[in-house]
Amino acid sequence: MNDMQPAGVAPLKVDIAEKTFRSAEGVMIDVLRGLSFEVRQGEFACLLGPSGCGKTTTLRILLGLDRQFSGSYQLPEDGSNRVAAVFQEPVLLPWRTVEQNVRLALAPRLRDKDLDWLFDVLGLSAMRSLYPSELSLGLARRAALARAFATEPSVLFLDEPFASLDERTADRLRRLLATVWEARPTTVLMVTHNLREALLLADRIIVLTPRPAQVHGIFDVRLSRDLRDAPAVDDLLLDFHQRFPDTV
Ligand SMILES: Nc1ncnc2c1ncn2[C@@H]1O[C@H](COP(=O)(O)OP(=O)(O)OP(=O)(O)O)[C@@H](O)[C@H]1O
Repeated sequence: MNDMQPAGVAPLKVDIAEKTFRSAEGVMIDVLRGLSFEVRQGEFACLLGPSGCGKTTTLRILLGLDRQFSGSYQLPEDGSNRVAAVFQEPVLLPWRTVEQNVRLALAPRLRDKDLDWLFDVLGLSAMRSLYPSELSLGLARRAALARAFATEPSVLFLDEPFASLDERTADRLRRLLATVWEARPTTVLMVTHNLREALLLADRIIVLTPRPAQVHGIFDVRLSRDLRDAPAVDDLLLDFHQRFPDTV
């Protein structure tokens, strides 16, 4: 059964009863079972869990890319009903400039929108007329973030957007994401297996069990984002490990 409800109320509601895959050998793999959680409107949530537990599968279901599951979900609704996603691969059109890539994501009536602020905050002002082949991976990820925020989505899904970047670049990008999100808060669900990253960015962390994934527990990060420097994140890590001693 695939019972997707139209969007109607504010929070993102997920209630996936079961998701299985058939392996190449024909064996059924239980990936998600009884996965239920909510993300309040305007909240930044991280989905944290061990490798292979089903995080990307969950995002693919919520994005409507995989309809073979049982259960339901409801996307947040703020009138716009726009969904944006940023994946590990920035997926930019190679024959379009950075600016064209961003504007093409906008509804036709918004194509001439002023994007100076967004490019500026993400440090892309000087790169607007460059083509994707001229960008480093870090810059391409920034362009993908600009494209996602330009659409002013009611929900933004992020799938490990800082994976395979060097730590300095990843950290810079995390802070840019926090800045742009705080200026234009939207409901975010970000998949990561990087606990520090989750503690730096999230309002709450949804901790998943190993496969078949369900919610192991919720960790609320009760510290203002601008106070989350390295020592504060170390303290949060200690708190987290006290609550979830088995999670690395
Ligand atoms: N199309 C598919 N066919 C068969 N098995 C799949 C398919 N897609 C994913 N899987 C399996 O489902 C499980 C969950 O995969 P998923 O990519 O959702 O995990 P993940 O938590 O995002 O992992 P990671 O943190 O390593 O990215 C894995 O065992 C994976 O091998």
